[in-house]
Formats: sequence, structure tokens, C-alpha cells
Amino acid sequence: TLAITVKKSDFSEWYQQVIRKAELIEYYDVSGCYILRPWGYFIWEQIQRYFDDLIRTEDVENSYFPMFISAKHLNKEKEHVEGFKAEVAWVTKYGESDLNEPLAIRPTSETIMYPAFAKWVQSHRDLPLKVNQWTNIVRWEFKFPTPFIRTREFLWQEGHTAHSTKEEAIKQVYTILDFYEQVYGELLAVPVIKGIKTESEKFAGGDFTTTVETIIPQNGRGLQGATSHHLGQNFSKMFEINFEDDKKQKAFAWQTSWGLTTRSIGAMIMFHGDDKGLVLPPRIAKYQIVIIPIIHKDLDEKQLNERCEQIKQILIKQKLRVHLDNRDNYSPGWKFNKWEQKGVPIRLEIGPGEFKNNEVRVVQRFDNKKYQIKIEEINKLNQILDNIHNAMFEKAKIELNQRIKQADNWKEFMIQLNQRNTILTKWCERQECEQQVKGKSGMESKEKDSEINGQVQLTGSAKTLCMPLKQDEIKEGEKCFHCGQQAKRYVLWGRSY
Ligand SMILES: O=C1CCCN[C@@H]1CCCn1cnc2cc(F)c(F)cc2c1=O
Ligand SMILES: [Mg+2]
Repeated sequence: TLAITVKKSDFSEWYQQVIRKAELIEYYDVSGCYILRPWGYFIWEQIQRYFDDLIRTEDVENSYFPMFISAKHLNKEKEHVEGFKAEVAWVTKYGESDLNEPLAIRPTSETIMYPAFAKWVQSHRDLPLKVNQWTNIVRWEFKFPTPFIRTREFLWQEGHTAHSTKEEAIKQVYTILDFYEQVYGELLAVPVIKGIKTESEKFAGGDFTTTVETIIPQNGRGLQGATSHHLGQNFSKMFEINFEDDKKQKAFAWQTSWGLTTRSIGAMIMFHGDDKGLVLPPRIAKYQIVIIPIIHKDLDEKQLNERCEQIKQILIKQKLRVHLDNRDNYSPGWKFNKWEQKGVPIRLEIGPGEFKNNEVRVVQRFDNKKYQIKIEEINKLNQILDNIHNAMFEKAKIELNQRIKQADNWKEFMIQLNQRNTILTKWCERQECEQQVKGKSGMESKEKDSEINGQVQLTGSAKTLCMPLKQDEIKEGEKCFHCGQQAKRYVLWGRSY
């Protein structure tokens, strides 16, 4: 059926229906893989364009590396790939013949790029080296797949830099983290919390991991939005990426790596969608405005079409992405429904009244506000779209903040977790304390592991999402919420995707 048959509160069913009825995704017969239709792919293109403009200011250069990795190369960083090897997909044949050496399909590209980095970096004059690539990635995840959020193939960018000093590398990590915050806030109208991953949750191959985390308001689950790692000299020592510094000493490069994936689109859908379907933030909408003529017996159809065409041309001159839906095989009501499902930010209706008064009827998708504007005021629409973006962002920030609660002890912590909130607590920063909280919260959580057709569903236990960069200072004598030892940092806990 055309309409979405559930409310957003029936969240996972709602999400599955929205992504299909908004024509973002088509299903595919390889589990965990999905077709990105033009309406959805356009969003990824906008993210690429925006992020490319940002990293260009950092002199990052786009490039392309091979997707296949020999077993020898992949196992170069044995210890940390160890934890991931179950996810690696391999090519073992071509035609009827076997490859004598199976080849891994890239799950990430450190082991592909860094041998080349070692060739390119000899002197400190070869630094900083900054490359990025936009590719697909394959990881044979076992958890239940969700389009955009968790898929076996996804699109991402991965940036990798090498620097002559630790300070420059660390500065790079945070500059990229700020870019990720901008992609989410300025483009997707999705609020994020910048933070640092705990030792247990960080990328094991690096020194520290920074992250932008968001919280899905409907279920209070944390969602990692993007990560920016300081790798220290771990990989440069492994791959011999070294250089002669200005004192003629051999020194290992200081490195960073950072990634943002198509999961960001899933976060945007979840935040902004409503019972009628997708709601697109204007800056990533393939059509920002759809014009719908309302044919009427007293109105000459040819004149109406000319008027609509004229309005469309004015909007194109204003650099807006506009579509005139003058198909004669669908009713206006059907068209209203369809374009609302697809999330078009503004609909302009032109019927006999508007024609006579030289105006258009504006219907705003995100808050359903309706009003008339004169044709000579059409230039207001650019500002109106900006106002819509800002209002969507403000609304999302309120909803996210409603899902963050404080707790000073275990009892309060579990009350909040069982109300599907994330919890900010003082914490001792001891890994075993973190592991105990994960274990106990799973045991005491009302939401147990659920097995659906053999797939383990999202668990009920809480994990750390990040230590927010912005946090109050902790004083001597302030206690960890769980173990009572001296607290060191505030950390945000939650169930996550
Ligand atoms: O997270 C990023 C940003 C972009 C570049 N890579 C880093 C670290 C990726 C961490 N990671 C994440 N997932 C992996 C999955 C695998 F199957 C595997 F072999 C390796 C990995 C793996 O190294
Ligand atoms: Mg993973």
C-alpha cells in the first residue's frame, strides 16, 4: 500500500517502511546488502561534496587504493586484525580456477595504504602526507542488518595522514572531528556529542579515538556517527614509515585516520522522520521544493502550466532544487502524499485562487505550516529553507538532550537505563569497572538479548559511548558512580547500535 501503515513509535517497522516508501532503498537478495536508489544516493553525494570542501582546506588529497589485500599484507597488523578476522570477506576463485592466494576485500585500508606511505616518506619534507579515499567497504557483520545503520557493504570515506610531530597529528585529529560535527549539524541537522572513547572502546591499533556520538531519541540508543583516531607511531613502526628529521635522526611518523559512513544517512532518517514518512533537511534534499498545479474547471490548464513553469524558473535562478510535478495521471492529493513521504521540505500549490491572486500556497513539510506568499516574494524561500534547517536542528537538540540523564549511583543508573536513557556519570576510568558495569547492566536490564531467526538482537547492556570533550571538572573526593573509587572523568553510558 502507498501509505505508511505504522506510527513512528513502532520504530523498527516504521524505519523499514519509510526507507522503502521514500524510495531511498531497494532490498537485494544478498543479506546485509541494499540498493541505494537515486533519492538516497543524492544525500551521500551531498555529504561527499560538503566534506570534500572541508578537507580540501586541510590540503587532504583524494586518491584511490586497490580493494584487494593479500593474506600476508592483511596479517601485517596481526594483533588488532585478530579481533576482526571473522568479518573479513575473501575472494578465493576466478572463473573455474582457484586463486593460489586468497585475497581479502578491504574492511579498511591501513594495510593497503601504509606500505605505500613507507615508500613515499623519506625526509621530513615529505610530510605531512594527507590522503583520503571515498570507497565501499565490506565487513561480514553477524548482528542483525539494518539499512544504512549496519550493512555488510557500505560507503565511507577514510582519511589517513602522516606528520613529523605528535602535536601536529593530534591537532589534525581534532580538526577532522570538528568537520564531522559540521557534517552532522550543518548538513543533516543532527546533533552530536564530541568525545573520546574509553580504552576498552577505542580502536585498538591507535593511541586514542575521538568520536561524534548521537542518540536516537525514539529508543535512546547511542549511535557512533564518525571517528577520528590518533594512531601515534604504532603503525609507522609496524610499516617503517620513517623519515630523517632536521637533526638527521631517523624518526617514525605520527599518524591519524578517520572515517564517516553511510550510517550518517540512517541517523538523519531516524531523527527527522515522522508518521507521514521521511522529512529531509533542506541542504541534502534532491528536491527542496515541489510545485503542484491544482487543475480546476474554471482555470485554463495551459495558462496554469505556464505560470508553474515561470515560478520554477524563478526558483532555479535562486539556486534552489525544484521539481514541477504536472503529471496528469495522479491527483493533487496523491502527489501531496507521495512528496510528503519522500520528505520534500516545501510544497508549493497553485490552484485557481493562487492563480487569480498571483500567489502560491506554501506547505512546510517538517511542521506542516501552511501560508500564502505573493509571487514577487518568492525570493523569501531561500531564507525560509534555512530557517527550516535551523528549526529542525534545534528540535533535534532538545530531543537528544532529553535522553541524557545524570546518575550518582547504581540504582539511579539502572532506573535511567531501563527508561531507555543514556547516563552521564563520574567514573574512575578503570577498565575492569567498565566491564563490570557492562555485565551487571545486561543482567539487570529489562531488555534481554532477543534471538530473532538465529540473529542476536541489540542487547540490553550499557556500554560507554564516549567521555564528552565538554565536561565539568572532577574534584578530589568525588566518587565513581559504580565502584566508589576516586572519579577521574565523566563518561556517557548507553545501549548502542
Ligand atoms: O575507523 C577507522 C577510520 C578509517 C580507517 N580505519 C580506522 C580503523 C578501523 C578499525 N577497524 C574496524 N573494523 C575492521 C574490520 C575488519 F574486518 C578488519 F580486518 C579490520 C578492521 C579495523 O581495523
Ligand atoms: Mg565493526
